Amino acid sequence: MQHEVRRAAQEAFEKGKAAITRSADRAMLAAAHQRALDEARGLIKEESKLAAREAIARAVPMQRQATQSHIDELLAAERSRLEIASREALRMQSERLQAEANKRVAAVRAESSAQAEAMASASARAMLEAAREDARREERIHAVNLARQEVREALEAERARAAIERSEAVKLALAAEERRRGAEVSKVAVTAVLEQSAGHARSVEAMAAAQLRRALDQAELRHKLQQKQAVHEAVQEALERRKRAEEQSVAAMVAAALEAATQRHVAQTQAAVREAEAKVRASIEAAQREEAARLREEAKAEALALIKPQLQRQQAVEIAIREAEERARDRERQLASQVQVRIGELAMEIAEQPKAVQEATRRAVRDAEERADSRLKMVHEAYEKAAAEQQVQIKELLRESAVRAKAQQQAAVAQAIGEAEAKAADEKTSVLETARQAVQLASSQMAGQLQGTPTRAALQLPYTSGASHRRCGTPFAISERHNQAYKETIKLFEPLPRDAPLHRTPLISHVTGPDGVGLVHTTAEPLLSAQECEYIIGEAEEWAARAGGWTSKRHFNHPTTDIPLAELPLTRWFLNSDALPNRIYPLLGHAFESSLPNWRALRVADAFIVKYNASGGQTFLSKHRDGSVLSFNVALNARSEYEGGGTWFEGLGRSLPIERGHVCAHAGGVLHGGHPITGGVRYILVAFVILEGYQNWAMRFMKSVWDY
Ligand SMILES: O=C(O)CCC(=O)C(=O)O
Ligand SMILES: [Fe+2]
Repeated sequence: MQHEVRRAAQEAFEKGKAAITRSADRAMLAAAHQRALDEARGLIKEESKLAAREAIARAVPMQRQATQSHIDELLAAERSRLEIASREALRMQSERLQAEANKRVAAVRAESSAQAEAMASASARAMLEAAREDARREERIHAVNLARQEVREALEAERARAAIERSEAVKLALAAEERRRGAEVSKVAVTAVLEQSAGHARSVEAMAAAQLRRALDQAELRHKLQQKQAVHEAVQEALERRKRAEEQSVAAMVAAALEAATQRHVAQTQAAVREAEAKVRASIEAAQREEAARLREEAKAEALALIKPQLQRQQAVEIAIREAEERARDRERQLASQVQVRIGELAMEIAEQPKAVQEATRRAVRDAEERADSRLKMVHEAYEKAAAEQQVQIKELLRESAVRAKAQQQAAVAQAIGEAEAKAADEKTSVLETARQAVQLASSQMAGQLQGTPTRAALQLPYTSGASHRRCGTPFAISERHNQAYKETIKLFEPLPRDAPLHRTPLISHVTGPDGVGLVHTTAEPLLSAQECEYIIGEAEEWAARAGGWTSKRHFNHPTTDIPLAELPLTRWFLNSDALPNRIYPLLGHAFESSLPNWRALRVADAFIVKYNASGGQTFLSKHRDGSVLSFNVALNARSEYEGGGTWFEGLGRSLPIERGHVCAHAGGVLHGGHPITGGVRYILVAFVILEGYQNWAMRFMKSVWDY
């Protein structure tokens, strides 16, 4: 009997042990689960990183290209529309003005010639009438005087002759009287003589009257001729005067019409330019807004696409966990019911045993059950805790990867937008400027055409300075031998030791010159620390405060607001003792390795700190070539401290903004400029570098890069 009880107890222990072993199985299951989760977590991390990187790599160029082409299209369309509109407007304006001027000239001419004729004929008629009247009066007076004179003379003569005749007749009468006595005839003779003399006097008077008539007729004829002559002259003179007056008034009216037309045209073209400017600005801003919205949407979609597989994976893991939990609970339930069945069996067996044995057996079973339960509970708790921790970790991982992906996405989008904006700003400035110049040119040409003297407009665009270059009298004054100004400044900078080592600094090349050689480079990592940059700005500003401001007249062709390094001993010491030999010359040597015959002959010939200030001061430096073999500039303050800026390159068609401590190095002969800043202050250190002892090579190098 006792033996049986011991066996039953033994069995109960065995079952307890088996239950414990099953609990250990569960722990193994949990461990396997943990491993599966670790793997899943590793996979998620790797895959999400990879997917994020790939998505960004795919998205960024596509976005850039799309932005670029969209903006290009917009600008090209706007530019051609503007050109066509401006050409058409000018053509129509010029035709209209020409037609108007012609019409007015014709009208003025017609009007004034009609007026002139009417006035001339009226005044001629009046003059003719007056002249006729004068002449008639004078003629009459003259004729009368003449007739009077003639009559007087005739009468005098006649009187004299009559007196003579009378005295002769008296003499004759006396003689006849003497003879009367003899003859009556003598009396008759006297009477006849007297009658004869009276008849003679009458005929003389008639002759005088006829003479007077003739004289009057002749006077009338002469007068008529004179009158005709006078009228002709008066008409000629009046016409002449009228013509002169008419010409003067036509010229004055044409000049006034031209002046008004030119003013109207200038006002119209200015308004057109303003309108075009506003339109271009609005369309670019709209394009930028659209682009930014589109990029944000794409970034959101990209981030969602990135997170989606991770969410799916998380769901799969959660389902796996739930299934494993379900299986574990099934096993527990099975186990519990088996234990219950066995307990029932045992209870039935025990009921048939003596009391003490029953009690011992029950205790043993209870103990075994309790131990199994507590082990089960511990395992269960540990399992629950691990599962909860894993959930938290998975969530954290997912959140981190989503945040990282989003940040990368945002950075890529911000960069794309920044580049698009900078490009658009460049394009906008040049499109507007070109439009403005074209309109000015056209209007000045039109004014010239209207005045009959063609004008040649010599216009200066902001980025057109021809072959000029900084501080050098000739385009090839690029060595200490050619540029007198370098003779002193070069002494401030020490040459490199002949055995200086060359480090290869990571670089980004931007413009490719002859034989595929890079002509413009920027650093991939900062070359100067933020603190070094701060010291340089500090020394420059201190000097400016002492000297009463920055200098702005040191460079002849393209002056910058700057301070030469001759004035800044600490910065000079820093450059000579560390920055130049250890960082900058090796950088230049590496960047232009395939072009330079001997990089250790590089030497700074002049350097200065330049300040651009958007609120009062210089904001940009126009297009130019430096009188150097190579030039570099170091950004001394953070990009967040100004808007715009960067060095602009013709060969690139845009500016290259760089962050504080970074360097932009380029061949001195490429066409470049300081891109305008629209806000804040920009400080840079600029240096012109030559290759000592290689003057002829330097000239050839300058020529070879001239067109890039
Ligand atoms: O402002 C810049 O980035 C260019 C400066 C420059 O070209 C010069 O000072 O010669
Ligand atoms: Fe320059």
